[in-house]
Amino acid sequence: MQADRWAPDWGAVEMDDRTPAPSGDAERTRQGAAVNAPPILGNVPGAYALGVFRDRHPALVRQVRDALPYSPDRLEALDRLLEEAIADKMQPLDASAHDFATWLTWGRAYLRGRWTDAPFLWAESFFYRRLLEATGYFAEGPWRGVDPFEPFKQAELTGSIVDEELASMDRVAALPQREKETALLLASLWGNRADLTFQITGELGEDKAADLVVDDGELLWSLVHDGPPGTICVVADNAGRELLPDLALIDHLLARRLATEVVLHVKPQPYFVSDATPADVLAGLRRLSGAPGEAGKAGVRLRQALRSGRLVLRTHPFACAPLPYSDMPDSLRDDFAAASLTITKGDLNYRRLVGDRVWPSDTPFEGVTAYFPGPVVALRTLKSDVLVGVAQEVSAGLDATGERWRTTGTRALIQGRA
Ligand SMILES: O=P(O)(O)OC[C@H]1O[C@](O)(CO)[C@@H](O)[C@@H]1O
Repeated sequence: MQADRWAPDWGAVEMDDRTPAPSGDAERTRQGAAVNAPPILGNVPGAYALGVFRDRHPALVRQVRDALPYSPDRLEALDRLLEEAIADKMQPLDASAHDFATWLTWGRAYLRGRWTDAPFLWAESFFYRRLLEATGYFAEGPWRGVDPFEPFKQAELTGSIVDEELASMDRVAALPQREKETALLLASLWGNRADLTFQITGELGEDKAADLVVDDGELLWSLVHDGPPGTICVVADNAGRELLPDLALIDHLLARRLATEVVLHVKPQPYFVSDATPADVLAGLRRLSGAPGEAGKAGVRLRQALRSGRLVLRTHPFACAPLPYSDMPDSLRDDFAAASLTITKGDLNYRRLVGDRVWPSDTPFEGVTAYFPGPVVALRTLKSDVLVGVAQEVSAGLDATGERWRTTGTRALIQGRA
């Protein structure tokens, strides 16, 4: 096995070394695809990404500041980050940070520049790292390991909407097999709309157009049912109201012996507000197993599956890297290569899967994911501009409606390849 390419020998890194950020792997491995689409940036007037930097990030820093009783030093650090966000001026991590050199290697060309001039994926990811720095998540002291987004996650998980959603598992359990599987898949897919980053500025669209712009649901179930059961990887996205239906789907795969094991990939640290960490999985399991009816039974089964090793939690550090999956290290690639199916959840994972680039919408999904070492299906509500595998007539038709269909979560896709 080769050494991990995304974590080179940091010792050689110098602050003034201007070698470019990684991107070459994607170019080399996407045989047959248009490999030269430019990365999505935030510095394009009217662009969705610009709004994320201009509106959402300052709003988020303010909310984090108010959500927990941070000490004066932490409040000061958060205020500095807020100023940086408002002034659109990025600063590097403090040189004492454990991953200072890693971030230099990932993007020294962007540091000390404008947030909006760096690739959207890179800059957003770095913003969340800087937020953890400001709250003292990795520093010695009382705030070490305290999830700054926990109050938001907790509020969502305890809400009465979740009670209703869990109760609906009784109805789903009574459905014939095929309908049950469709219901579980759609619940996991649309659960992706319940994303706390969207609730920050109230941008979530009305639930008026529930259309799928791509529906490879049949492909997903054929990968599950045809052939002997194998390992299924689920690359989770958000905690709370998204993770609960994901867990229900996983329970079905395990209980019906459609998978020998499920490897659930979650984030090793708080990220993009609501992204699931191991603590969030445990909170979700507590919520499930404390519920009456089918939800409670599923929770008990899943806890048992963790103990027996049929459900495995994985927290690979690459999950929080500002890079596309085409740059993934071998240690992660091996996981996906061993799986009979990988299901990726959510918008950010989609951006990382296909590359966060200005692809023409009809760029083939198979081409841009040719590097991925096994069958893969993405479940995603559309919450940012990137899109592939959709005919130009379809995307042009949707554009003509004037609806902000690419970014408001009103449309979704199930998109994959064997
Ligand atoms: O939770 P998801 O589906 O990954 O969506 C998060 C999305 O929200 C944003 O943070 C803001 O648009 C996107 O950058 C990101 O793709």
